[in-house]
Amino acid sequence: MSDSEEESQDKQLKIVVVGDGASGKTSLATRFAQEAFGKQYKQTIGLDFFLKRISLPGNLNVTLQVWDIGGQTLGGKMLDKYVYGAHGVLLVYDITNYQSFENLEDWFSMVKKANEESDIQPVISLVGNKIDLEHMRTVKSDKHQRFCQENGLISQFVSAKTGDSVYLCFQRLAAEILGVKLNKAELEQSQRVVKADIVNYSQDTVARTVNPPRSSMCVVQ
Ligand SMILES: Nc1nc2c(ncn2[C@@H]2O[C@H](COP(=O)(O)OP(=O)(O)OP(=O)(O)O)[C@@H](O)[C@H]2O)c(=O)[nH]1
Repeated sequence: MSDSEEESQDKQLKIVVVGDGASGKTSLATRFAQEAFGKQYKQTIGLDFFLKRISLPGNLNVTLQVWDIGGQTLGGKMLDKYVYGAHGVLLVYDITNYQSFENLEDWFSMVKKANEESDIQPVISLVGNKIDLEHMRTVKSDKHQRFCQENGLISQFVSAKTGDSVYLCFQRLAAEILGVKLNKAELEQSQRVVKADIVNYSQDTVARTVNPPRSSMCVVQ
């Protein structure tokens, strides 16, 4: 088979990422497409695009066209057009910001309305981001689960910062859109190990001597 024939078999899926400003949409898309993370917040004006090719079971290669939509666009004129015709939608909120979860109702309604006239109805996933900040969580996990059950959404928790479950999040969405089943091994393989930040012990010596940690755990990849 020639290269062009092989390429032409690649499916392209339009994946739209929406949710409140600063919930971590750009970070999620950048972590997925470029394996990078920036701590600095830079507001997305309008939208950004990312392309990434992934593999699904059965030697199926899919190119995901990720549309990262600025959180400030809710209520804007162009939003319907950005979301129209999406195969998949990630509804992102920040687990440490309750308002970002509450506002998902509006984002969800907008997604449904924008696709009323479309031939394809998107598969939608609820994504609780920033799970590296579990100690600051303000949105209980059962609230998240209830929202998923009531609206037939895929449920995912991720950290764009550590990369935890980010690949899986996109892979599960693509698999669901294409009706491909991921087996347990594939699911586990995609669930990336959380990388811990490096602690600068030289500056931390006094605190550690006064109050030494009772236990510690480190994962090496
Ligand atoms: N701790 C932590 N911080 C995160 C995570 N994801 C994003 N952030 C931070 O949250 C801030 C906002 O992230 P963005 O990705 O710019 O948020 P956004 O949803 O794209 O924002 P808009 O462009 O306004 O729509 C940045 O300072 C990120 O570094 C995460 O998983 N954990």
